[in-house]
Parts: sequence; structure tokens; C-alpha cells
Amino acid sequence: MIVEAKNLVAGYGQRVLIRNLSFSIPSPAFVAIVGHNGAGKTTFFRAFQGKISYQGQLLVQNHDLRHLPDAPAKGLVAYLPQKNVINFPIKVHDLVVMGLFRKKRFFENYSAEDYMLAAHTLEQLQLLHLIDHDFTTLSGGEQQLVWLAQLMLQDASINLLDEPTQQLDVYYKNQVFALLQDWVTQQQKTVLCITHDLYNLIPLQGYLLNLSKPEPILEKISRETVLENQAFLESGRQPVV
Ligand SMILES: Nc1ncnc2c1ncn2[C@@H]1O[C@H](COP(=O)(O)OP(=O)(O)OP(=O)(O)O)[C@@H](O)[C@H]1O
Repeated sequence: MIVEAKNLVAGYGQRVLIRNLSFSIPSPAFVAIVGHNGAGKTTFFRAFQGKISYQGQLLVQNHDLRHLPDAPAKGLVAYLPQKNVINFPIKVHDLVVMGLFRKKRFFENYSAEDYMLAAHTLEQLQLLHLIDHDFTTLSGGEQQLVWLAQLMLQDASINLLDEPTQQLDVYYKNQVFALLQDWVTQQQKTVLCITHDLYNLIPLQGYLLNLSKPEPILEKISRETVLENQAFLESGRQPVV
């Protein structure tokens, strides 16, 4: 999937957060989107999903996303928000299997095979022991992993993940980044991942996009680029205008 931004400008009213952003991801890739709080990372995802208006273009395989309003329904784009709240009891297995909603007709029940797929995804994330638990009783990190399992089951080509490792312990942070990397190399997924965990990026292959820089560009991930961006972010932030 070729994903491109051409002269993208987005924000809220007078407040422009993304100024003239252009990049091209030529093939399935992992892209870490980094930047200070409020830099416009989630805003960029909102534009990508057509939830806010923007100037310029966002293109997938040379098609303007504005002309693909059913991209999520067609399995082109899936989104994992930063926070997802559920306040009724539901088993982990029942929540994860809903990742298959695209393949179901309205009111069609999930089959035993669907539940097996959900269990397999939970196994990949080392969560099988939670399969029958009530989701609302899980820890914040466990809940985050369950949402990730549901997203993986959606099997979309382009995946927008908003801080998927935010609440995870150090072990799971590494596991999840490695899994996302495998997802790209083994299943040709494109993963755009907002993160503040820059040090975890060092072993990965892919790109980094720092939306706090005056002219953000795709930088190839390496030890040097990660450390340079970490130092850039630590050195200070632009005043909010
Ligand atoms: N609907 C809105 N109307 C006006 N301003 C908004 C709206 N949504 C977000 N903002 C502002 O836009 C700025 C960028 O928000 P955004 O959520 O894109 O930041 P972010 O880079 O994802 O930050 P974080 O790392 O804290 O999640 C913030 O200052 C926020 O207050």
C-alpha cells in the first residue's frame, strides 16, 4: 500500500497544527509518529479518517482518501484510539471476536471458527489466560492488549494506532513493537503508530515522523535518528499558539 500526504494542512479553526506535511510511504512499512503532547499526532489520524476537514491530499494507492469514504468498511483502514471505554460486563473472547464485524452480515452470529481465530490472536499476544475474563475487570495494560487483539483481527491494510503501548509494562512494550514489526514484514501491513516510547523504536525497521519538528519528514529508523529525535523532544517545545 502506497500511503502519501501532499501538502497536508490541518487543525482546528485558526489553530493550524499540521503545516504543509508531505511524505510518501512506498510499500508496507512501520511508521512511528512522535512529537510533544498537543503536536497534532491524533489530529493527523483524524484527518486520515476523514473526521476533520483538511487542505492538501491524503492518498492511498494514488486514490484520494476523500473519495474513499468507506475505507474502514472495506478493510482498508482500521483505527485503535488512545482510550476506549466500556462500562458493561463483556467477556474478552466476545470483545475480540467483534474484530471480524466486517465479514459478518447485520445480526449474523459469530461462528466457532470465528471464536477460534479470536483465540489464536489472543494467544499471539500471550493473553489466552484472560479469554473468559470480564473485560471490565482487567488492568489498563491488559485492556489495551485486548483492544490490540481486536484490531489485529480486523485485518486491515493500513492500521492507525494511537499510543498502543502507553499503559504497558517494559516487557509488553517490546513484545508489542516486535509484533507490529512482524505484522509489516510477514503480512504486508502498513502500521502508523503514535508513540512516546522512542527508545523502543531502536531495534525496529521503518520510519519515524516527528510532528514537533518545523518541517517533519520521514526519517529512516536507526539508533542515530531515534536518539537525535529524543534529544530534540527533550530540548524544549514550541510555545502553543
Ligand atoms: N476538537 C478540537 N477543537 C479544538 N482544539 C482541539 C480539538 N481536538 C484537539 N484539539 C487541540 O489540538 C491540539 C493537538 O491535539 P492532538 O490530540 O492532535 O495532540 P497529540 O499530538 O495527539 O498529543 P498527545 O501526545 O498529548 O496525545 C491540542 O492542543 C488539543 O487541545
